[in-house]
Amino acid sequence: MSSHIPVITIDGPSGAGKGTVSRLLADKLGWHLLDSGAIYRVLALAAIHHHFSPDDEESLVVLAANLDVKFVSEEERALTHIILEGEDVTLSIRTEEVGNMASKIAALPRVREALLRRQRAFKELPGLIADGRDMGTVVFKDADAKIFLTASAAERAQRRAQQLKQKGFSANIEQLITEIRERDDRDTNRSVAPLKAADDALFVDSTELSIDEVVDKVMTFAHSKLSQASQA
Ligand SMILES: Nc1ncnc2c1ncn2[C@@H]1O[C@H](COP(=O)(O)OP(=O)(O)OP(=O)(O)O)[C@@H](O)[C@H]1O
Ligand SMILES: Nc1ccn([C@@H]2O[C@H](COP(=O)(O)O)[C@@H](O)[C@H]2O)c(=O)n1
Repeated sequence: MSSHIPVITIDGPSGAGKGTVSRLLADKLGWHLLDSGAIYRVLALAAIHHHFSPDDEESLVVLAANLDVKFVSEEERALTHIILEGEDVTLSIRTEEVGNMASKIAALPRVREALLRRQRAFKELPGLIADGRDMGTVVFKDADAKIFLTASAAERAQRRAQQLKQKGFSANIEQLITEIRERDDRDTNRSVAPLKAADDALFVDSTELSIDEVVDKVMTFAHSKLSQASQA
């Protein structure tokens, strides 16, 4: 008999807090975590290393299918190291350059197709928290609880600026807002797996909410969905 593996999906635009909230939920529940954006970012970094154009779908599909990437958990610091072709790229995939390249190649249908199996392989007992753009609409359509987490572009830019400052980088708010809007536009208007809320998702606008308030809302919703599923 195969056991049901519960899945909670958190989709939303860049900087909405998906990664932060997903990690806190995964820690609370003791579940696995899929940061699907990291997979697109690793592919983007590999494409940059290989000097591929973001339009070269043929080469990118081959690269995606053979991507030599490992996710290695470091329990003590609640950190997942991302290793591409033997090199630790945990920090280098987080630049705006890599994020923008990721968003361009993520619009290619055959590239997305080539990454599907790799993402679904994260679904393991005791459960999975999956964060991205199409977790609840495409990759885990039958997830037990789906959340769409968003915030205003201005608030997301402020959060990014804060993050950059903490890392010792300077940040220009106007430029960050422009980049966030461009990425939202590309992610929302692409023909395949566009960024949108699943019909059965809980919509959470975190513009005026603290991280703890978002986690509480998501946890309450997920518990009620999981208990409904167990009674069905
Ligand atoms: N509700 C919140 N209030 C204030 N700051 C927040 C909130 N949620 C997240 N943050 C902060 O905003 C920043 C961006 O959050 P996070 O990286 O989790 O976003 P994300 O949606 O995963 O973005 P991306 O899709 O680009 O990876 C982090 O520094 C995080 O601490
Ligand atoms: N399920 C997903 C996840 C990500 N993308 C694309 O990757 C870009 C980077 O993602 P981050 O979450 O790390 O910012 C993002 O802008 C998307 O274009 C995706 O398409 N599907």
